[in-house]
Amino acid sequence: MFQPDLLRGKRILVTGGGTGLGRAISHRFAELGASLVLCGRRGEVLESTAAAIAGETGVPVETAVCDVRSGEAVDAMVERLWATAPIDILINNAAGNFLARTHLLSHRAVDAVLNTVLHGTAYCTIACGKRWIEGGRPGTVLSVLTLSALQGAPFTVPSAMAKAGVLAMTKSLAVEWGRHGIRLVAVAPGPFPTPGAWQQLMPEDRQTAPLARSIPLGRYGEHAELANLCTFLVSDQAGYITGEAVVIDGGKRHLGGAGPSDLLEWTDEQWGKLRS
Ligand SMILES: CCCCCCCCC/C=C/C(=O)SCCNC(=O)CCNC(=O)[C@H](O)C(C)(C)COP(=O)(O)OP(=O)(O)OC[C@H]1O[C@@H](n2cnc3c(N)ncnc32)[C@H](O)[C@@H]1OP(=O)(O)O
Ligand SMILES: NC(=O)C1=CN([C@@H]2O[C@H](COP(=O)(O)OP(=O)(O)OC[C@H]3O[C@@H](n4cnc5c(N)ncnc54)[C@H](OP(=O)(O)O)[C@@H]3O)[C@@H](O)[C@H]2O)C=CC1
Repeated sequence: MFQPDLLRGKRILVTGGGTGLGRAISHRFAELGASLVLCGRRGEVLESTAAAIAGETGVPVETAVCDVRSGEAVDAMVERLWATAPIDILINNAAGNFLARTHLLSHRAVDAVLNTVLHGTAYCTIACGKRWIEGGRPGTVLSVLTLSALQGAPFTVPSAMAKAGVLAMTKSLAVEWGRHGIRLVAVAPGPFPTPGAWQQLMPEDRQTAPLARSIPLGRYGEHAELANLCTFLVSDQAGYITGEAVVIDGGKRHLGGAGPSDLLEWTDEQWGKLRS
């Protein structure tokens, strides 16, 4: 579906690129010729993913151990990477999240999520943006949001707050940095099963509800579907798109206004009875 060399010559930094959706997106970028840097806190996870992607695609994959909650660590990582070659595209994908009743959260629990998602994203974006602007280079930032950035989400409130903040950053910097040739885009995925998200957010009790009740298309997203959307958005083919968040959720967002979702499971007989 894409030209095989669509991303050739692009050097892409993917935070949280060692696992889950970050890994799937990275793999797709590598298939299309990009060179990659995968960042995360666990070196062994990054190394194993980097070796797998490099082995399968033949492109170079570097790793950078970095906790994005530390602005100093982010600056040092980006400085080190730039010393070899500039980054062209930043993917803000690293995140932390868990299900909890908000009135019982400790300060540290709130910070664990906000510092990763909101502050970490800001640190990475500013570290790259500063170098693009000072060096007179164009650049692209894609941030991975969630649906909750648009419509909120009870029981994952720090994540919803942080992702909404990242959406505000995307819109704001699209204006402030547009004249420097820097684009900022975002994706807002619905549920895409990954071990990380399912461990944090999908305890067994939640896995019994029929999918058709919560997702109009009746299924979860496939990693390749998200990876292809991200590929288009960061490619030069999307060069006139900035400040936008694209929802990819099987229609889940629109259930909010659709009334009680049990109606989705009504039979023809039930509807007939009502009509008569
Ligand atoms: C259709 C259906 C749709 C289904 C779902 C669809 C999915 C949609 C959206 C998905 C969004 C995602 O982001 S999915 C991404 C999921 N992946 C991750 O979360 C991976 C990274 N996560 C982590 O590293 C951890 O979970 C996280 C807690 C965030 C950070 O770890 P740290 O080691 O830094 O921190 P810790 O020391 O363990 O904890 C810090 C504080 O947080 C508290 N804390 C930790 N877990 C807690 C919990 N569960 N409840 C309360 N409090 C908690 C601790 O007690 C500490 O507070 P004190 O006790 O006061 O010290
Ligand atoms: N799966 C889903 O259904 C959905 C996911 N999303 C978003 O997709 C993205 C990926 O999630 P997913 O793949 O499911 O989950 P994962 O848990 O697999 O991904 C989270 C990644 O972030 C890294 N990370 C976490 N904290 C830090 C930190 N402080 N510094 C650096 N790296 C960090 C983790 O690596 P390490 O632990 O080694 O640091 C891990 O690789 C997230 O932004 C999430 O919010 C959005 C909507 C739906």
